[in-house]
Amino acid sequence: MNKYRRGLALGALALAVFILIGVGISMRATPQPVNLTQVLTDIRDGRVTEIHLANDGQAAEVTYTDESKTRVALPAGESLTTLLTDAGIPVERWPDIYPAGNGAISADLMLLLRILTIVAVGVVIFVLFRRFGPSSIGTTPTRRGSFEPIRPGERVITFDDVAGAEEVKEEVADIVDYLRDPERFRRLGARIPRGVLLTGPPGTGKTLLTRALAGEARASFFSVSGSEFVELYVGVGASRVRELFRKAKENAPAIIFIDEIDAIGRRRGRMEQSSEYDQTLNQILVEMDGFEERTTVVVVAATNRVDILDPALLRPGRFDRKVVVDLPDRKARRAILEVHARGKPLAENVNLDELAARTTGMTGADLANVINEAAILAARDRRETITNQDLLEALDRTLAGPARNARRFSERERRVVAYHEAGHAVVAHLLPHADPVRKVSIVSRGRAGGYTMIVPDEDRGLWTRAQLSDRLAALLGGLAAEELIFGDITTGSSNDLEQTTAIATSMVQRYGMGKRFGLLSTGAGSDLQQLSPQSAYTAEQEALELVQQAHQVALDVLRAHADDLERVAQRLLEVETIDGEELETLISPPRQLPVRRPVEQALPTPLHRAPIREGRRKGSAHRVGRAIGLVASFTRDAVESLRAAKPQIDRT
Ligand SMILES: Nc1ncnc2c1ncn2[C@@H]1O[C@H](COP(=O)(O)OP(=O)(O)OP(=O)(O)O)[C@@H](O)[C@H]1O
Ligand SMILES: [Zn+2]
Repeated sequence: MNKYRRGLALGALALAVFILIGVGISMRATPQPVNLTQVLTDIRDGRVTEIHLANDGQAAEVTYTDESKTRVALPAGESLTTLLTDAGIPVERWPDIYPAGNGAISADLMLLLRILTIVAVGVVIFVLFRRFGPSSIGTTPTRRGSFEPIRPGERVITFDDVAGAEEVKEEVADIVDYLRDPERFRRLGARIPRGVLLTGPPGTGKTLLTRALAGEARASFFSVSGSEFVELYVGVGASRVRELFRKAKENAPAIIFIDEIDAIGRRRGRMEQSSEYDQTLNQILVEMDGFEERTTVVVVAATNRVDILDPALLRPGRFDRKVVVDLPDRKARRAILEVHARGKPLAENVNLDELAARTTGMTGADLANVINEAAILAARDRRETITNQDLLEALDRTLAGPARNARRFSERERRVVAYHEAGHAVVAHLLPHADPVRKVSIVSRGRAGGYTMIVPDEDRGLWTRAQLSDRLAALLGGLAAEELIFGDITTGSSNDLEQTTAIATSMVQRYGMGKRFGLLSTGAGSDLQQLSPQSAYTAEQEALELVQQAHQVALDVLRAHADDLERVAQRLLEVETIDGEELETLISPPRQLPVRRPVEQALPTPLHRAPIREGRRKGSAHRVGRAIGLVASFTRDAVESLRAAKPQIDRT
């Protein structure tokens, strides 16, 4: 394989040289004689004493009777003798003219040369493209797709270079330990993840983090991008994957980084997908499955579309460790700004705190860009330091830039999102059967405006009616808070409503938790597929009642705890992310709620209840939630839909 490649490279080089010569010759042949006619006339009129053909055969040197000399280029492909003969000049009289065909190049030869040149250029472009083009990884290190490990002397990136991602670093710390000292883990029979899946919006530092992981573990780093495989010929993807893994094993300990794995790791068997992706993906899975106990190679893959990944990738022994790399909150942004300001001369008046506060929703890449733009501005004005004004102007530019994907929150939108999320958090925190809140954030994660992370204490297979009711109320806490604080609701609750509808419908139609619908079960897997119009109406009414009751509960809780709602929302506006522990200190103990929940009083027979399986619930947030091991509720599209002219809520 290598020899073959080297041969190709040599061939390409030879062709390139050949082309240069070819181009050179044809270029020299083309200049049109300005005064050839004049010279020929001069020769015929006897004003010329000597004619020499230049060595390359492309020009004639003429000496006049007054001993002055001139040089005249000949038309391409024409020989001097022919020219002279055509002009009626006896060639024999000029012995210094080389016979035609010896120095000059014939027209036929020129044509051949041209064709060869064109062919050669084509071949070289093709070869170069295959070697260095986007869909290729060569043995020569290229910036992105390189199979070369980091060389000694190159600056090693460590966790110090990754700012504000403490949780993420913690989650991969054991991998660092393992790669450094695998024996320790082996002695205890510990199985370390082979594959880590990093998910998160673009520019949040997934690549950087993996490089740092390799740096910390003193492991070789190999990187490849899923999109590189997309244009390959059948079979090439798989063989490149084999080569990649072989090299990594040779250089173990090693980290293989597969960026944009969604490009090859989509759910298989779709129409639009060629089998090449399948083969590439299969090969990756085969390689990972084939890791031996002693292999110290860890594969890290990155994607921002975990929802479209082939489930086969996520199976145990493959990418079974999932790490979410989120947008940075204010504190993290401050830290990232500091990392990128390192070694840059900042003026006294620079206020990174302020800059961090103004950059909600920006990624690490955006922030790095802001600092860089500011440095450029300062350099352009020939100043020695970067001032605060530079930074603010750079911020405006970055925000206006077309490449930006992070969205800019208006102050009002931030407030809406803050109260909305605080509403979820307060209700979930206070209701006795709701699961504990682990984290509340107004930093958008992917498409969401903010999120409240609610994680069950134990993995739950069974849910009681009380738990589901409280969950409904917690889901409606966001919308209820908007009503109470702003007197109106936004489209930011659409996903919450999707989830509440799914839960309420299941409660009635599958879990026997409705009064009038009773203990019948409908839908997939049930004999009762088709509902009579009356039953359908009843089911819908009952689901609606459950939702309305939950809505009332949410409103009641928030009214009784308006001060807590306020405190949490204000804190969110300030720091953007609050963890469960801090939430505990912000919310006072549950007060007596004015309303008892009617749902609980109306329990039917509590004896036999169908098992409730968490895995059955629908909704994309749930799929994501399940995939990353938590139940998260998203304020999906909050801002986008706020801006959209046509609101989409029509259910409540
Ligand atoms: N946490 C961070 N600390 C410091 N710099 C960061 C951080 N996150 C991102 N950056 C900066 O942004 C740049 C781009 O990040 P990186 O390419 O790692 O993001 P990514 O998540 O891999 O994006 P993509 O999905 O587009 O590949 C980094 O090189 C770094 O300069
Ligand atoms: Zn919400």
